[in-house]
Amino acid sequence: MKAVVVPEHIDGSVVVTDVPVPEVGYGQALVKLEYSGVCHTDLHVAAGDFGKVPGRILGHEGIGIVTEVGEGVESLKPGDRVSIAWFFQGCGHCEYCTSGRETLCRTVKNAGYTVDGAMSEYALVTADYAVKVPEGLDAAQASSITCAGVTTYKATKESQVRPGQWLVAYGAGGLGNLAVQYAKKVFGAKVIAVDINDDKLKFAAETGADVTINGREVEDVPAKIREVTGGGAQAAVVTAVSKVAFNQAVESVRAGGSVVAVGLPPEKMELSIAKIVLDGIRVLGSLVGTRQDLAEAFQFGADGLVVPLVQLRKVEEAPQVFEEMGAGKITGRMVLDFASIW
Ligand SMILES: NC(=O)c1ccc[n+]([C@@H]2O[C@H](COP(=O)([O-])OP(=O)(O)OC[C@H]3O[C@@H](n4cnc5c(N)ncnc54)[C@H](O)[C@@H]3O)[C@@H](O)[C@H]2O)c1
Ligand SMILES: CCCCCCO
Ligand SMILES: [Zn+2]
Ligand SMILES: [Zn+2]
Repeated sequence: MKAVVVPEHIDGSVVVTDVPVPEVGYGQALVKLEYSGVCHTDLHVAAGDFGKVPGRILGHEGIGIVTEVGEGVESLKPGDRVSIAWFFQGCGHCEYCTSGRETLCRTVKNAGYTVDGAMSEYALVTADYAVKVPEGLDAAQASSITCAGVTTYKATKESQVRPGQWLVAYGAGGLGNLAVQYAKKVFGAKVIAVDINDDKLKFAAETGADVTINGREVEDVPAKIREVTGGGAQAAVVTAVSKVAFNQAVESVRAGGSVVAVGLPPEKMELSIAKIVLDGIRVLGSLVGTRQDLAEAFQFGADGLVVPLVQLRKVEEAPQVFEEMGAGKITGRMVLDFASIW
């Protein structure tokens, strides 16, 4: 079967190659992929940013149809449409798995990183952890929600922004464009989108941003945000792959505000301790979403509240798509079209 794989020589590139179809084991199901989105995390994995995984099949925004279930499977049957997500499996019994924070499980399995992922014609899932796609949700759009959507939905929830308050989305890329939509259409916030690419800001304005700011054109972004919001935003969600955005976010929120870190630039944040203490700023990290978060994020898509912008690309174009994303040339989400191989 065709798959997008991290080559033996780790340099950020990927290869499309033939690999064996995996065998179903106990508690597993075999999924025939329809669509698999390209997340910037896939670029990080291919570059070895989190550790080298040569030979790994990438992808954690997979959507496909169950073709076979293994022994012990009760939650899935052939014909079900399911997702293959970063949160692939938890242990089910640790302090995190038993308190609604399963993505933090210390023995977690992650699709496209610690286990083979969804950029392949067939992939395995752990049946109890595969979230089904609801009726009425377009499969290609569900792909983008499987990571970009659930992550920004969860981060906006964690920000504790309330209807009518201001939320700044730093980064309007694959994740950021959905952060804008969840903040505006699900949480009722007023939304400022900050990016360094006008095409992405244009899309953000078309999908809910009340204000857009190009970080390359405005000298003092936090000052501009404090002016627009009358003292600072109540929340910021940072998906930008740039430490500059994280530092700006802390200076952009008002006293009592929150900054939710999502993006994964390799650098460290430079934070004013005085600002955080004297203004009581909450700075927190947020990692994807639980199975319940994903089910909720899917439903907002099925209800037509949040509409991911996806562009289908041929599987063999994967190396080019990775290069385009690395160069910041992608607006919305590129989704590899495995259904076209069927
Ligand atoms: N925490 C999580 O659970 C989680 C989940 C998914 C992705 N991520 C991470 O989030 C990041 C974004 O992923 P993506 O798929 O949206 O990537 P993307 O490349 O589609 O978007 C990144 C955006 O950041 C923008 N940007 C760069 N510098 C900026 C700056 N100084 N100010 C404002 N915007 C700036 C780029 O123009 C681009 O639009 C990646 O690091 C990815 O690994 C984290
Ligand atoms: C360690 C990387 C976390 C990324 C989540 C899915 O994109
Ligand atoms: Zn991702
Ligand atoms: Zn656990």
